[in-house]
Amino acid sequence: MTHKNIITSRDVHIYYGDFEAIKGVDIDFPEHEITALIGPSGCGKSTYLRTLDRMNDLVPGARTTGDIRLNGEDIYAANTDVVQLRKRVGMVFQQPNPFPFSIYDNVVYGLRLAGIRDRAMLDEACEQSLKQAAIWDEVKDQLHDSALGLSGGQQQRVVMARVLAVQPEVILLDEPTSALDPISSSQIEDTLLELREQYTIIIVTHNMQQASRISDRTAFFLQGNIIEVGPTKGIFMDPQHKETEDYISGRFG
Ligand SMILES: Nc1ncnc2c1ncn2[C@@H]1O[C@H](COP(=O)(O)OP(=O)(O)OP(=O)(O)O)[C@@H](O)[C@H]1O
Repeated sequence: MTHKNIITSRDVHIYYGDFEAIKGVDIDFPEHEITALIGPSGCGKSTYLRTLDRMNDLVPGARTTGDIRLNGEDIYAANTDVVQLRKRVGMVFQQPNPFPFSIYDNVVYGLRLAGIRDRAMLDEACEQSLKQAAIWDEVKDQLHDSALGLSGGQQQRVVMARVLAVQPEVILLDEPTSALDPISSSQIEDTLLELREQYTIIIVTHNMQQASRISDRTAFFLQGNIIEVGPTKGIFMDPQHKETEDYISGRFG
């Protein structure tokens, strides 16, 4: 089944001062699919990912040109509400970054920021989000303990619950398992596969097996350009460019 594109990007260039880190990228992201962004260190994957929720706005000297649309709306338009955008497009980073609060307060953080005070609503959202992030059973009896007391893998799933609680449309993940052990990584991968039913997921990963296990589509970045993008099976089994083949077969990177 072909899904409609939820994010489109055309001729995107991203600069840090005079340095052009992304050099004219065109890529679309279909709804309810997992897209993996792969490529060697420094090729611009994280830089590109961070334009999709305008996190690069926070980097001094960073500048983006081109056209990026979320459900047809230009996210760089002058009247874009960036706080609202970051609710619609949530981000999970490499290092689990729970706030130094209880598990409960972490998960409902975005809802409280949005002014929701109704305890029953917050309780329900907390339970539902932790269930979606596949960690409810592990933490349901310690919701009021500090999230910092959890393992790295559990913290990462609490962070995912925090992102899910505000009901985003798209979830961006920047190497979300690279700081985790193999079991925790595989739990996160299983969770992402479940979440794909409801969300669109874009994940930066250095792990080729991870990209091939979980993604529907893969984009190969090299030196600020996309060399190849398409169904993951095709990219891994029958790459059309020598650079892609060299990278996925471990010849560089
Ligand atoms: N804040 C910044 N200021 C200046 N240059 C930056 C900044 N962040 C990234 N860069 C440069 O932009 C280029 C792309 O970096 P980016 O982190 O996006 O690559 P990446 O593919 O995600 O790398 P990695 O896989 O190592 O995380 C690199 O040359 C990097 O040095």
